[in-house]
Amino acid sequence: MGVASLAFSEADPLGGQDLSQPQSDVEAYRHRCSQLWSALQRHGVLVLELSAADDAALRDGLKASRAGLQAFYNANASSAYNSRPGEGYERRLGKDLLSWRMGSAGGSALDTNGALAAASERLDRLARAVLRDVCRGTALGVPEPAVGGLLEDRAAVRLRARPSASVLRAASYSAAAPPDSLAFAPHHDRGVLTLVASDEVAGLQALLQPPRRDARADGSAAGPSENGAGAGEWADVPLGPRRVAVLAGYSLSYALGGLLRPNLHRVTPPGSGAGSSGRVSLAYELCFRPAALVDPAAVLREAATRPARAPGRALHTSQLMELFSLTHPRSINGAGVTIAALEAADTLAAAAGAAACGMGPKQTGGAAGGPGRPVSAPLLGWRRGAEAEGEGGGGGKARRLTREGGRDGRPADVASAVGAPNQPPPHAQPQPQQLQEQPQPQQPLPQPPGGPSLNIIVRDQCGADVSFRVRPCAKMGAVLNAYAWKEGLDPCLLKLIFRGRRLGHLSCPAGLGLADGDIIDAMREQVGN
Ligand SMILES: O=C(O)CCC(=O)C(=O)O
Ligand SMILES: [Fe+2]
Repeated sequence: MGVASLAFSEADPLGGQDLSQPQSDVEAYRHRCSQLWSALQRHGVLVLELSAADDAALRDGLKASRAGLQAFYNANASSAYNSRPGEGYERRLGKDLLSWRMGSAGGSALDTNGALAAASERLDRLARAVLRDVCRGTALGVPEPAVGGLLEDRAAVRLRARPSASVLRAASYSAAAPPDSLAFAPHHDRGVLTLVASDEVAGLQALLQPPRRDARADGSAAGPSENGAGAGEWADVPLGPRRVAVLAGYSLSYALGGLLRPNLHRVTPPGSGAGSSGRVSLAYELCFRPAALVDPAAVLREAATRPARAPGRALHTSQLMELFSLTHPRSINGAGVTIAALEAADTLAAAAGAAACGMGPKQTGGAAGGPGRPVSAPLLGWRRGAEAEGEGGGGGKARRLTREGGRDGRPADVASAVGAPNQPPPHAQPQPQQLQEQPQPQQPLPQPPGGPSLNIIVRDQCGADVSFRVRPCAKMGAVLNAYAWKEGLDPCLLKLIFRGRRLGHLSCPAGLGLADGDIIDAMREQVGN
């Protein structure tokens, strides 16, 4: 089964004051909402078939962006990069990428005919409507405000003329790209949902995911049984007139405790055949507002489905974005992260890394540093010696890690990524907004099950080794992420091989029969943009 496509309308059948609506219509609508959720949950991607009216502004936006971007690119042709990657404008061989935010100071100069604003507006409405319907389906059963309430207030963005957290990316891919390259390397989007429109049918591809094992709140199996056909394969996401792709992003996945996996996607270059005018796409990434507190436990309180693992801790959007950058060092959406920057952010990453990697977090000794101070803990499982156990104070100081993993040459402990979320300093006077949105003190979450940990060695193609200490139930995806982070590599471009077999992200040492001291090979994927 490939990528699902569903007819979709932005209109809200429950939004009006007309209470005379037949109950059967409401039931039919809820059923459509559940279908939407199931389709999105299956692979983190689906295609919406729009009505002509819903489609119009997008097509205008695409047309105008083609012309407007060309003028902009010509004017900026002398500088390869005139902005940070993912923000502003970036040019590389065969690809021009412009990121545009509603309300940003320089935005209006770029958007002389208002086409980018109109397309943003339209895609923002659509994305919010998709989120609304996803929540309304009985299959998920999350109250709409639990997620929708974390978004920016649309009117406020306009009134305050502050750049929106959500971003529109207009990409123009030309046939100049080398034929064996990718126009966009595989990546996850950091936001809630990304909507992509293009006049070209081909280009966008999504990685199909293996089946899930979540449970209904009443204990029964969630969703129809799936056979996992196609999992691990790249599937075309057909676009073109009246179609919009919906891609699940990292923020939504986190907020829903992993019930939904973020979609890994990529873009193939446009054909270089005669008459090819390249490909232009509009991708709108709907994001939580910066000060929102994303608390998966609160979001899932009334959910009809329970994630297989304990959800992550409450994090502010900014922390969540930092975590995304830590675990996706070379995302298209942000600049690469240096090791020093990673180390400076140790408390945060340790607190949430376990959740991001799909592992239940464990509480460390809260005594380190005294009340009100953040507890220092391992970064995505990189062992930091005594600090990791809460024995020492001094959290948050940048320190280089050794090649062997731990600060003192000890192996990294991937399965014990732990810690508390950042707390405000005790003397800080909370502002009214902060009072509402600061995380509440947390109860320790249950520890993941597991036996004695074991050392495994990840060896690169030059023979250099990095050791990790892992629990038998640790996910190999977490090992891959930690290794990639340590080596400053993009995890999307790496694979782990053991005895000639590629290791799946969800596999674990126990399932693979790994023994203490086993060596796993890290190889690079042959992709690039
Ligand atoms: O151009 C496309 O089809 C997708 C672009 C994309 O993935 C993004 O901007 O995040
Ligand atoms: Fe993307």
